[in-house]
Amino acid sequence: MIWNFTKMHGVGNDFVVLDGVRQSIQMTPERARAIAHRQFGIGADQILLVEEPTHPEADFRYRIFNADGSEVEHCGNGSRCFVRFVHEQKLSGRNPLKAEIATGLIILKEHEDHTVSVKMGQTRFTPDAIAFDTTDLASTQQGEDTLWVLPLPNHDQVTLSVVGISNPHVVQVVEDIATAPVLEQGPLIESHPRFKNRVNAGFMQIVNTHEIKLRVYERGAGETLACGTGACAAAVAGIRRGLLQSPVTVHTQGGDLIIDYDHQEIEMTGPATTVYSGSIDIDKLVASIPTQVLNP
Ligand SMILES: N[C@H](CCC[C@H](N)C(=O)O)C(=O)O
Repeated sequence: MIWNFTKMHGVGNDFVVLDGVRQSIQMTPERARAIAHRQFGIGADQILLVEEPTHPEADFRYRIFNADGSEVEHCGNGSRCFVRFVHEQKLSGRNPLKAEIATGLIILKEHEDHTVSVKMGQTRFTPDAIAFDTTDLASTQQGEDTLWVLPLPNHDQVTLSVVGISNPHVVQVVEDIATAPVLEQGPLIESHPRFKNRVNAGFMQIVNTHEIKLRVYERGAGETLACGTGACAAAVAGIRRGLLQSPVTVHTQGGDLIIDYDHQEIEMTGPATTVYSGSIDIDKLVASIPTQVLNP
């Protein structure tokens, strides 16, 4: 079966975007892994699928699959690419657009310069919001934020803010982003048994009250050049800790995002870039990849 796709990125967080409105796209975890594979496939951090909505107020449904095949609740950088894709492919001229994600609606507006602002939907800060088992864990208060002290299997101990932006995030403050133990601690946090649905692990350096540097070890994708929901989580965690004030410029390895937070709702603004379009025979692609690679 031939699938037309468009390769896009949001500050270096890269995606394969599929039109599931005018094409019949039956996505599976195995197919998502095949498409996302950097050597055997097209290569992407996530796969974004645009579908007809099921929510009466939504213009489209927006589904997200990580490179490991897991379907997840939200993708901030992807949402900006989603709205640019919908407009470029003339699926709709509506602006702003309402997109249905796993936990509700998000509102997206594309600007003249093709940057996009996204009202990110619900944000929660309690451990149950991210399926985090904090039984017997030490905690401490900083500003209005509760920080959880999590021992790691490598005997490090990390102090984490909890932020649920539909998808689950924990954020820690580091002195120097360049030497932050992202690749050492990231996997241990992402798959820690206390996170029942795994978690995205953010590492932020405070530059000043309106700027941070951020790296994120993403659930289901590893370290990416940028993470939109991770940028929102870090900015809001810093504001709640009393370390930051809105708006916050988040410097990621792939570029900058602007996060506005009024203690009610988060609005993220940043670019969305179309790289190329192509087509792929999905059945041939899956068949071409050794089983031990596709299903490790
Ligand atoms: N890895 C994330 C999904 C992608 C989020 C990220 N790419 C963004 O821009 O928000 C998760 O499993 O929750």
